Amino acid sequence: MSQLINNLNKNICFIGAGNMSTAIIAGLIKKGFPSDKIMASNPSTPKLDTLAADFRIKVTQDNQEAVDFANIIIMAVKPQMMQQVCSDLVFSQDKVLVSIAAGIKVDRLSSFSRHTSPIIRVMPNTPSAIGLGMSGIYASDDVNEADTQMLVQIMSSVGKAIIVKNEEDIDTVIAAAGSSPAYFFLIAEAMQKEVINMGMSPEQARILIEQAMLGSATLMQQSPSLEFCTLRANVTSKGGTTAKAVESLQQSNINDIMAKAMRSAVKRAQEMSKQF
Ligand SMILES: NC(=O)C1=CN([C@@H]2O[C@H](COP(=O)(O)OP(=O)(O)OC[C@H]3O[C@@H](n4cnc5c(N)ncnc54)[C@H](O)[C@@H]3O)[C@@H](O)[C@H]2O)C=CC1
Ligand SMILES: O=C(O)[C@@H]1CCC=N1
Repeated sequence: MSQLINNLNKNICFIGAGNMSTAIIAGLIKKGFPSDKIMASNPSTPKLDTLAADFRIKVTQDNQEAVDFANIIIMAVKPQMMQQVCSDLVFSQDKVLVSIAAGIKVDRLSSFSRHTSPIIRVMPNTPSAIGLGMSGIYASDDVNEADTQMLVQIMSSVGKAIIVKNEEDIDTVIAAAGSSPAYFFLIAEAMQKEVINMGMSPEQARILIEQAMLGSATLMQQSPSLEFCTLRANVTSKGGTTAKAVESLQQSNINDIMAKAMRSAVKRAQEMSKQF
């Protein structure tokens, strides 16, 4: 994959140099994507200075300069900014417009600018920064297969990528993978607090939780034939400690808690599609 991404021979720009752009840029550079084929634009300079210093990419405060430089334009501003930012830009049919914004559908995106390009929606997540991202990709009808596969290739170079056939599925990708690193960090925070309450240091708490999460995630990945419930059962000795902890979580309706959280994320994406 790394060889493929090196040979892509396309310029990529990021409009908006925030958290998610930085994560994808970091991941691309780590995979050997040429830094002189990436440009980021942002209204203020501090983030651009950091990106230029850390990754040697091209930077600009002029969004149109970035669009003109690139074959692939990644729109990475906040959803509420998208309309204003897009309407100021001139795109062209030979470029591919990629939006990573939550909650803004292709139809809306194409209405934001008079000069449009084929549009692909990508829903990535921040672990892309370390090559462990997860992205969902939705290509609108006017995108050709080669461009869709190019996006799969780009996002696969910073993690894993799946294509979704229905645009609504992008909201499910948000609930399951775009937003979910925050759920895991929240669980880690809660556990760290309790380890400290139990008398251990924050550093010891961190390593205990971090390594247990990493080990569990790796075990899931390396045991494709085992269902998650089997992996859980393998930890849970009859009459033992895990059984009590799991029972407590189930009594607190962990399934309902997670379902409610994920449905709240989807609901917010649906609201945003009307709001912005
Ligand atoms: N952070 C995450 O985990 C994920 C974010 N996203 C999407 O990525 C997009 C960006 O999110 P973040 O990176 O988290 O936000 P952010 O706030 O970190 O980055 C947005 C950047 O856009 C810049 N900006 C503001 N006005 C601009 C303009 N007129 N022209 C160019 N740049 C401008 C801001 O200065 C900022 O650096 C959002 O649409 C979000 O829905 C998608 C998946 C995951
Ligand atoms: O919170 C958000 O709206 C974005 C989309 C997925 C992760 N961050």
